[in-house]
Amino acid sequence: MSHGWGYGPGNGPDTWGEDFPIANGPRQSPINIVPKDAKYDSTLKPLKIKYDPSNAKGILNNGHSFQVDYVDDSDSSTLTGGPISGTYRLKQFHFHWGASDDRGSEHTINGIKFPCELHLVHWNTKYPSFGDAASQPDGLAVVGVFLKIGAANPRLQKVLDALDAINTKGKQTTFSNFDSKTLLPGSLDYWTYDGSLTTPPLLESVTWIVLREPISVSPAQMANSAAFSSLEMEMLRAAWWTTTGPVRL
Ligand SMILES: NS(=O)(=O)c1ccc2c(c1)[C@H]1CCC[C@H]1[C@@H](c1ccc(O)cc1Cl)N2
Ligand SMILES: [Zn+2]
Repeated sequence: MSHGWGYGPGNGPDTWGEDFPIANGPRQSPINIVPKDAKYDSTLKPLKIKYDPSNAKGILNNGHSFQVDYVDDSDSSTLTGGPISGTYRLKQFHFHWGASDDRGSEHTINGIKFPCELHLVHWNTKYPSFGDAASQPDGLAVVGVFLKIGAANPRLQKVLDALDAINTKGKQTTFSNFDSKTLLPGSLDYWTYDGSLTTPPLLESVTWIVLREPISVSPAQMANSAAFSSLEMEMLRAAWWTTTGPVRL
């Protein structure tokens, strides 16, 4: 049986190094951010984010999360400025969340986890494709946005409403005309460091740009969006299955 990585007892982050030795590499993500220890760098520029809503293509349940994929065959949805040089194209965005509101984010601030973390993944157009860029030290740039529990966030609702149609692993549906810029907070102040993909293949090709200001999500939005919980069940089921064989929960 193929030992798929996941978040369960037998295939979680502590075991990833068996199949992905880079897990013990020098620039692995996520990290704990300690704001008082961060060094101000006056050479850093403001982030410049230009997204074209018509580039949104579809939404997929990949078994570990769900992702919204973008058309990336032109420079119409790009990230420039900030710590990066050149032009990076938006490839997809996805979320990380947990089974309860006290955990879920991958990065932490002063050791505190947020209930959810949004990742907007971009690739450096100096390389011919995402796949090529993903294996280069300056190949990817991921903007991380924390979600905190608070008022309902109407800008998330279109994404959450789409989850009901993709509540099992491998399901996808069209997802068009979505301006992912609306998911960003008012301030684009950020911390940045050179890191990696936070899940296998854990490639050390990511310039991380973690926004200081979180966006809000309400408990109802976290609880009611069926796929969040069923995707959580799917993840648990997938993790359980890879260690014990098929089981009906
Ligand atoms: N939490 S994160 O943003 O650090 C993160 C972690 C792992 C992966 C991704 C994003 C996404 C980014 C686009 C491809 C996809 C994937 C991947 C990476 C490289 C590949 O060569 C193939 C695939 Cl499918 N895995
Ligand atoms: Zn991610």
